Amino acid sequence: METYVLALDQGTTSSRAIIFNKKGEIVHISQKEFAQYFPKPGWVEHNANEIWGSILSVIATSLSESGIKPEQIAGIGITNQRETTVVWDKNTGQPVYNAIVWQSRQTVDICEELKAKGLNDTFREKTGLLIDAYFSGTKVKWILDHVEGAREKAERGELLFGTIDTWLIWKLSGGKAHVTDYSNASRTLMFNIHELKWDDELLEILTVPKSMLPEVRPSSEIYAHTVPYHFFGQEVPISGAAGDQQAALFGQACFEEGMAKNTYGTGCFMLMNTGEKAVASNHGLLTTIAWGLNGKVEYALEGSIFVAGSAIQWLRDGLRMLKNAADSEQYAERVESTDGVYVVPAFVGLGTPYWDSDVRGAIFGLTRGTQKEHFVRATLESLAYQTKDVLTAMEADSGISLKTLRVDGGAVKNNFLMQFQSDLLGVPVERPVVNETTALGAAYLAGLAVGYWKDQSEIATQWNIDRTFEPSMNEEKRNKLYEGWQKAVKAAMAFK
Ligand SMILES: Nc1ncnc2c1ncn2[C@@H]1O[C@H](COP(=O)(O)OP(=O)(O)O)[C@@H](O)[C@H]1O
Ligand SMILES: O=P(O)(O)OC[C@H](O)CO
Repeated sequence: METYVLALDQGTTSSRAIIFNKKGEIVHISQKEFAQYFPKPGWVEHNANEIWGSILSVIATSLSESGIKPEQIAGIGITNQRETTVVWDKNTGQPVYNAIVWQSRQTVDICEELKAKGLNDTFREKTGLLIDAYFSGTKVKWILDHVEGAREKAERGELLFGTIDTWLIWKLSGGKAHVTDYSNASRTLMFNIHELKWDDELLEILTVPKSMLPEVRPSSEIYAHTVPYHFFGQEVPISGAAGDQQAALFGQACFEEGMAKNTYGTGCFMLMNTGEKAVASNHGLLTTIAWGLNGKVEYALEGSIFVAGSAIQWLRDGLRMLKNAADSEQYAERVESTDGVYVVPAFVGLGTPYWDSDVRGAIFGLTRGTQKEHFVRATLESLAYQTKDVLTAMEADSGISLKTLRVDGGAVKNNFLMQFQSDLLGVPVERPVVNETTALGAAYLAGLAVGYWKDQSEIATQWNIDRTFEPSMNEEKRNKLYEGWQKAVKAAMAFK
C-alpha cells in the first residue's frame, strides 16, 4: 500500500490540505477560504470554529478527490498563521472570544503601557521579540480583561490558550493534547527562547495564568492521534507542527547556518537560519526559534514586512488598475523604469527595520508623464526594496553575506519581480519547483517523526530549482535606485 503525508496549512485567509508523496511532490491540494471579521478599524478577527470547519472540509475534499484512503496517510503535519490567539473553555470546547489575528491592532494601548514602563528590553532579551500588538501575549491579556468572567475562569484553570496549531491539534485529538511546538511558542511574547520555558516574570507582567498555556514540544514528534470520528475511522499520528514561516524555511531545506528564504504572500517574511545561536538584533529583526528537532532547537533571524502581495491586491481591487495580480508583470515590463516613481505601501505602518505603526502609504516622484505602467512597476518594486531593507539588516546582524536567496509564495510567479529582486540584492534568486514550501515543510517534519523520510539529508536532495534569476544590474544603478527608496521611506515617515 502506497502511503502519503498530509499537511494542513492554516493560513490567514484560507486553509489548505496538501497530500505529498515520498518524493516530496504534491499529489493533491484542496483549499477553503473563511470569513475575516473587522469589528473596528484596525481589528482583525477569525471565528476559531469556522477555521476548524474549514480544516475538516479540506481534509474531506482532499481524501475524496484524490481517492487516497485515510489508512494511507502515514502522518499529519500542521502549519499555521502564527501569533493568532484562541482562548477556549476546556470543558465545553467553545472559544470564549473570536481568534484575534496577528494583524490586529486592538492591543496597541496595552503595548504602549508596557513600553512606558520601560519593559522593552526585558521582553526583547527573553523572547527575541519586541513589544508589539503583532504577538500573542497582549492578545491573551486583552481577552481576559474584556470577556466577562474570563479572568475568573482562567484563574480556576478552566480556560486554555493556544495559537492555531494548538487549537487544531486539540480538536483533532478530541481534546487529548494541549501542546504547541517551539517555533509557535517563540511568537507569543511569553516564552523564554533561551531557557526554553514559559517565563514566569513575563506571565506576571501580562497577567496570564500559567495553567492556560500548552505544553511546548519539538516540531517533529507524535503529539497525539486523530480521534477516529474526525478522520474517517482512522487514528492517524499528528506528528509535526511549526509556524508557517519556519515551516517554509524547513520546506526550502535551509538547514545550514546562513541559508535564507523569503516568502512573498500577503506580507513578506524573510528568515535566515542561525543554527544553535540565538542572534540578537540591533537592526529591528526578530530572533525566533526555527524548529525543535533531533533533541535541540535551532534559531532564525526574521524580518517581517506587513504589506507585499496585498499591495498588488490593492492595485487590483482598490485602484482597479489590474484585472488580476498576474497582469502586473506585463504592465511593469512595458516600461524601462518607473521614471523616478516610488510607492511606499505602508498601509498598516512599517515592520522591519522601522517598526513604525503610525506611518501610512505614500507615492513620490509623480510627473505629468507618469502612466499606469510606472505606477504598477513601482508597486512591484516596493516588494523588492522592502526585502532589501530586511536583508541589509540581516547581513549587519548576522555578519553573513547572503550567497543566494530562496523564494516562495504567491507573488514569486512574477518573473519581473524576481529579476528586479536579484538585480537589487546583487545575489541570485532561486525559485523552487514546489512553491508550496510551507506545507512541504510541515509534511517533512511530520514524515521525519514517523520514519516516512530518513533524515534531513534525504530531504535536502529533494529540493529542486525551477528557475534561477541572476543579477545583471551594475552597482552604480543599484545604489542610485536604492537611495531613492530610502529617501521615499524617510519622507513617508516624516508625514504623520
Ligand atoms: N503574478 C503575481 N504577481 C504579483 N503578485 C502576485 C501574483 N500572483 C499572486 N500575487 C500576490 O500574492 C499573494 C498571494 O500569495 P499567497 O502565498 O497565496 O499569500 P497568503 O499565503 O499570504 O494568503 C496575493 O497578495 C497576490 O496579490
Ligand atoms: O498566513 P500567512 O501566510 O499570511 O502568514 C502569516 C504569518 O505567519 C504571520 O506572522
